Amino acid sequence: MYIGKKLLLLGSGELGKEVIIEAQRLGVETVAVDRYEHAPAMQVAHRSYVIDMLDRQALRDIVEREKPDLIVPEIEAIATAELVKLEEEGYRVIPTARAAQLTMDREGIRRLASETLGLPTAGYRFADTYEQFGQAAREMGFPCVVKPLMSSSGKGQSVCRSEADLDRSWTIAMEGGRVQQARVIVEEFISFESEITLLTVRSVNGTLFCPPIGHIQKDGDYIESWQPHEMTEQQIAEAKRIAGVITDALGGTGIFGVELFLAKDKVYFSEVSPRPHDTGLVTLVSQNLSEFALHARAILGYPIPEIYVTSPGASRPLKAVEQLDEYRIDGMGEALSVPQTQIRVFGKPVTKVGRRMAVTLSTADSVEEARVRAKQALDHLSIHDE
Ligand SMILES: Nc1ncnc2c1ncn2[C@@H]1O[C@H](COP(=O)(O)OP(=O)(O)OP(=O)(O)O)[C@@H](O)[C@H]1O
Ligand SMILES: NCC(=O)N[C@@H]1O[C@H](COP(=O)([O-])[O-])[C@@H](O)[C@H]1O
Ligand SMILES: [Mg+2]
Repeated sequence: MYIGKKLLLLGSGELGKEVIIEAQRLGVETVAVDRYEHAPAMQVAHRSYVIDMLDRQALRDIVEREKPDLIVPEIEAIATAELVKLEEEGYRVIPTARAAQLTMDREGIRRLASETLGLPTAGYRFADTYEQFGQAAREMGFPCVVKPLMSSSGKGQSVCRSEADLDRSWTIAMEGGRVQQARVIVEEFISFESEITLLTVRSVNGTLFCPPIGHIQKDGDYIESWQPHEMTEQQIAEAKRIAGVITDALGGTGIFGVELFLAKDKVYFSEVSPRPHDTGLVTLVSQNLSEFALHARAILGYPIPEIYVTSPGASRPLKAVEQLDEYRIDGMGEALSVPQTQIRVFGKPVTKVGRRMAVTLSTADSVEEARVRAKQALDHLSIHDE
């Protein structure tokens, strides 16, 4: 039997599914873990487990049973303190256990970026109680952005526009956080002109940057992305500088999604995922190696000779509007009749309001045209009760 490396994926959503496929293409044995059955990556992995990944003992049990060569976090909500211990015991965590721990918590990564590394960020305050929150919001000024310390895809996030919004923002944050904790971050609102993800890969042959991905977010979650995004030489240089500094500080190997706001004459660091980024789904059609192929190569220690855009591209996620236990996606034929367009259906077992269920991916001679195509394809798709 062929004996290759074994990869344990913690979190098995749409991003992990593509990582598993790329790892298997390079001969890797794959094990997928998530909190629910039939998660997207489980559908393509060799084996899978369902556990509460915030449960330290449950996480340790799986690791000790499987003894993986690589532990690859795919989401933020993991018992990262246990990952730190496992790393000390000799297991390899991607990119590093410390990176997983720092980015699980907005406070960890923000303090590292701003206070330790001196990177430009929005102003911020932390608050543990409603009273502290009111004070923090007044100090930041209105509007400000309120987020639970541990959440992703915009969950629990809101823009607080005035004193009258304080109650509402606090309630949203308390209900949207991942763990029972009242602490929030209150950020200065940045009126950026555009925002990007700078995919950055740390590999055996050094740090490489992908061409910038532009995106639009609604309610803290992405609704459109495209590549390449037009930037000035100066902006690109500053974006690479920031991405280089933050990824060097986090260390290890693999891909990072460095989120940046582009304002008139300033580039702000927002946050970083030490793993593939949702807005980077577009690279499935727009790059010579997708962000998932890059991640697999980098973490396995294989070289990445070059990264380039093969064609301008765009992506549009299909999000569910209601909760359904059984569903079907209509309009696939019409969507696939749009030129240079592909679809990835993730295969999540059930829908929830706002849950990302599939993505349209289009290419064209220009970013503008690719964006039109991805939108046309998305408009054909709809989710229905089965
Ligand atoms: N300080 C800010 N000023 C202006 N807009 C902001 C600010 N912070 C966040 N946003 C907007 O909200 C979006 C989501 O914010 P953020 O990335 O912090 O949330 P998230 O829950 O971590 O999302 P994800 O996990 O999907 O990256 C940003 O991409 C941006 O559009
Ligand atoms: N912004 C982070 C992100 O896009 N993460 C991706 O979404 C999945 C969770 O989806 P779900 O909430 O629908 O289960 C995660 O597993 C990951 O693939
Ligand atoms: Mg983000």
